[in-house]
Amino acid sequence: MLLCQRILPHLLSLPSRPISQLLLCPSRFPPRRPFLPRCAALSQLAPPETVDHSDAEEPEDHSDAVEPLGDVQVKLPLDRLFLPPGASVTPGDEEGVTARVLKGSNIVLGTYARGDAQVVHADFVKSSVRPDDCPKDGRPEFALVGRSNVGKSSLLNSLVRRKRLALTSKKPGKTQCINHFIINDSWYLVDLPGYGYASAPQEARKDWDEFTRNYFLSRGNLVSVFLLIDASIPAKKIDLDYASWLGQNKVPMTLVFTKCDKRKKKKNGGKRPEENVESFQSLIREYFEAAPPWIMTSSVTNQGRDEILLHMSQLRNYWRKH
Ligand SMILES: Nc1nc2c(ncn2[C@@H]2O[C@H](COP(=O)(O)OP(=O)(O)OP(=O)(O)O)[C@@H](O)[C@H]2O)c(=O)[nH]1
Ligand SMILES: [Mg+2]
Repeated sequence: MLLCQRILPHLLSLPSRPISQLLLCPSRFPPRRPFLPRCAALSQLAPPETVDHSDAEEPEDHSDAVEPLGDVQVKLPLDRLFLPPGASVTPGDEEGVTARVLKGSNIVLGTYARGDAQVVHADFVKSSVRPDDCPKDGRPEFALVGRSNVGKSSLLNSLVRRKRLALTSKKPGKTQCINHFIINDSWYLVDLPGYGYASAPQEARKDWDEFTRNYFLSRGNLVSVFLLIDASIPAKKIDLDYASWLGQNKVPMTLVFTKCDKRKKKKNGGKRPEENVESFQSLIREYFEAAPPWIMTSSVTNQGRDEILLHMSQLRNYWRKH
């Protein structure tokens, strides 16, 4: 499938000025919105977990976790929701659409989400330093990209319910190649090197940047890029630029907000993750014709894991049919 035929966003009206200039604008954080109960469709679609590996996660006890995020669903106006490909809103059914929004996201669950969402098998396939070296079997794939240390490899491990399938580190710059992982023998998750790692040698930085961007532009079976943004800190210019670059190049993108378990104390001046998420979106909103899909996650509490897998399932199944 050619890149230009890829599903998804009706993306972008091209920025009329660099997106990062928006950082200079005052914050437009809107008033808090009423909450809806969590989406019922989710539990119906998620089949039981069957992964059995030596590094499988222990069941986690989060009973002492602070204020769990994501047990509530923020009600968003229709024009801020992401309607998956193949879905539409029937006049008069706005309530029905809102009820199908995945928890902690703006993503509506459509008819292409199937019972194939959960990960049953996951294996490392290969590391490539050039797009040409990547697997050539044409299976659909999703790539995880974001600043160094944002939590790409951790998210991958969370999605596949393994502790060390992808290597993680406290030090940025751990992942340095295009790493393919095969899921359920039918699709790929791709872990990419991070951008914005200031301590990397200049040449290495240029190489990673170039080969990941070439990969986005040349990979016909790339269903969507998942751009990870750290929700525990305010928006960064480099992330806004990256989102803008993907949009301008018509590369389908989902924004994944990471580290949503990290709660800064208001009295210390820190913003809550949901406030950082909202600010980031208000900064990019006017540059997109349609709202890009976004979702809040944590690899510590596994917030957003099932929801991302459902989102991937509906994108993948639509991609396969078109
Ligand atoms: N609190 C919290 N920490 C996280 C989360 N995700 C990742 N981390 C931590 O952030 C650090 C970096 O995680 P990685 O998954 O290695 O990040 P990466 O984006 O793959 O980094 P590079 O490969 O260097 O680009 C590790 O110390 C993780 O434990 C999260 O959701 N919450
Ligand atoms: Mg990594």
